[in-house]
Amino acid sequence: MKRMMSYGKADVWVYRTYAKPLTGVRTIPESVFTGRKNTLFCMNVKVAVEGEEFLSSFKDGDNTFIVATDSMKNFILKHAGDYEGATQEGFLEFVGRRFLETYSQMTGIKISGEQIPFDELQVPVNDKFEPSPFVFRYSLNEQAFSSIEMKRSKDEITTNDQLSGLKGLKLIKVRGSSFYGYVKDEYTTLPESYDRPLFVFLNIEWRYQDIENARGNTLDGYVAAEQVRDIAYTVLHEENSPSIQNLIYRIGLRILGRFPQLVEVRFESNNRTWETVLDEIPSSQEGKVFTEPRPPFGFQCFSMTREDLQTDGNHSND
Ligand SMILES: O=c1[nH]c(=O)c2[nH]c(=O)[nH]c2[nH]1
Repeated sequence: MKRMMSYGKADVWVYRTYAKPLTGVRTIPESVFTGRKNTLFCMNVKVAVEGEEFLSSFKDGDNTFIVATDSMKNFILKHAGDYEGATQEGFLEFVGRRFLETYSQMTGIKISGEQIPFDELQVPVNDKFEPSPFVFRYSLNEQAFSSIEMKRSKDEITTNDQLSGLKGLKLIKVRGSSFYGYVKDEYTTLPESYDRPLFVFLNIEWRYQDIENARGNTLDGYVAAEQVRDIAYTVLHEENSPSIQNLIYRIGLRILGRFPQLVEVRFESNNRTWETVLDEIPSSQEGKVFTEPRPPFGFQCFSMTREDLQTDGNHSND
């Protein structure tokens, strides 16, 4: 059995200002997104390094080959200043490669990041409202995610895996969702629902055919997390969902349809559908009162490839 051995640093908070703007993003019908100014380019980075030379530090307490994780943190921050690109994916690859080039005892590296979102704020300028170029609001909403695994054999550095994603998208649809027709037996207490308020948490990940597109350097190959987010809520808006299972399948079809440069889309969803407290309220024809659902929460995991797009007969992609 191969030994597990790595070490590294998590929660390296990188706040870079005035990175290169992301431009040239191909627009899609579901989204107004055209690019990022990158006035703030911020992320929480995690790095783990591998290499047989580290065995002596575990076994013998010999730190000869150990790069202190504190130095790794400094290395990442210094390279945030050197990075000349416009995407988190590109930055992580850049800094991962630099680690392997700098320290020969490192033969493999896993590096991942979650972008820290800051929202633009509209301020009055000459009788109009425009986004302030200087003031932003820290956002608790979903975060763009990226991870990369690289290896060095002799002098060649190769990328083994790269994933991009979106974490913690939380969407509520107040009507137009149902859940019925499931197994009824002596364990069933859940009533069937023909119009439930669907509150769903989503993590979505995607894999490119060609990593060059993930870097954001090609003219229109980059898939922005903002566009994937916009597809997710557009599908939720447009289509009635019979279950979260079917909802994520439909979102996946739309994502694969819009982005031929992707080979795979993966989902993790969490059901947070509100608990109904009052089905009718006197002052309103439609209003109800709900409260937070009680744990435990259901989840779904599903991955899709381009084959799903070809075998689906009735997807509503235009
Ligand atoms: O969309 C849903 N899928 C399920 O599998 C499930 N199970 C459940 O109790 N509620 C729901 N909702």
